[in-house]
Amino acid sequence: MGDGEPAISVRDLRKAYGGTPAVDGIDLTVARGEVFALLGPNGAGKTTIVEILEGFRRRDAGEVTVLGVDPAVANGGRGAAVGAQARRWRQRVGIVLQGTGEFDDLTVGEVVGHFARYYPHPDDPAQVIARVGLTEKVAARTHTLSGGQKRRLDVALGIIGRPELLFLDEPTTGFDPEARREFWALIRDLQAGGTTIVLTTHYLDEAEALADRVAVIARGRLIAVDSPHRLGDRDSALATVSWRTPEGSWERTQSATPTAVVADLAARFSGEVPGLTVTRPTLEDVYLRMIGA
Ligand SMILES: Nc1ncnc2c1ncn2[C@@H]1O[C@H](COP(=O)(O)OP(=O)(O)OP(=O)(O)O)[C@@H](O)[C@H]1O
Repeated sequence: MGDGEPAISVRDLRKAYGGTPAVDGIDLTVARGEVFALLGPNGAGKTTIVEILEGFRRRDAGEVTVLGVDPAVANGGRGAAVGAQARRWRQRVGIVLQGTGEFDDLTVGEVVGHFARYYPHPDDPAQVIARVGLTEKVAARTHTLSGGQKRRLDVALGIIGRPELLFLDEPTTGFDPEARREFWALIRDLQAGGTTIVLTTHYLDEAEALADRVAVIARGRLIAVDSPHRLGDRDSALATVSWRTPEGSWERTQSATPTAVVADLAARFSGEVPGLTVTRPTLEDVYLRMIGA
């Protein structure tokens, strides 16, 4: 595929369950090398969209291209040629589903080594295990892992084939704060290596830390797509400046020109302004406003 071709292209995607629309006419484009986050409340349609892109669910209508291939054709076709094409396509796509992580009596090292054999150019299993922070658990049986360690194993299995495109469905659920930061570093690392990443998450700070763009989905429709900084005109929203008065109480004011407010305060206090903060609406604030919470 050409460099200019997007990793994912979706036009008027529709899917209903028993007559009730779950995905109700979605258009999306994900550029190559982009980290793209899907946000939305429970039941919004995110998993349905992602599973259609992964070729696990059939759509009712719309056009979908993933790495230049229609996932429905790649998975649904018959014959040796289609089978080989589907296999090649699948090998270019990495998937981390919500919670698998248990493989009977196999060890972490065995499972990752086993999955590596499915791919033509896998990464080194020991290195992948190290990247997800499981080196100490390489000989542990997977059923003995903690919840967060199982998620790390899921991530290892998603990246062992060195995918061009990686789908991550709520990847850090159950991670402790340190593990989340390590995971974020891993995602940035993969992006720097050219991997396109589609992420669903309920953690707005995670979307903000990782995503080039976020899409907000509600009731099967796309409400907004933008960078986390610009979503909902966040960057031009009023800023709140707060500070402590000499009497010890807190003052706050909202302003479109917070720099002028701070300059004025600095002059008034002739130096350091006690407890000074300048904030704009968080991604969570604009997200909650958008979905009407
Ligand atoms: N197999 C199915 N059969 C019937 N209805 C389904 C099926 N899968 C999903 N739905 C319905 O479709 C809607 C969208 O579900 P989906 O799982 O795509 O949402 P989601 O945004 O991923 O939610 P969550 O954040 O909870 O994972 C929901 O109302 C859900 O109940």
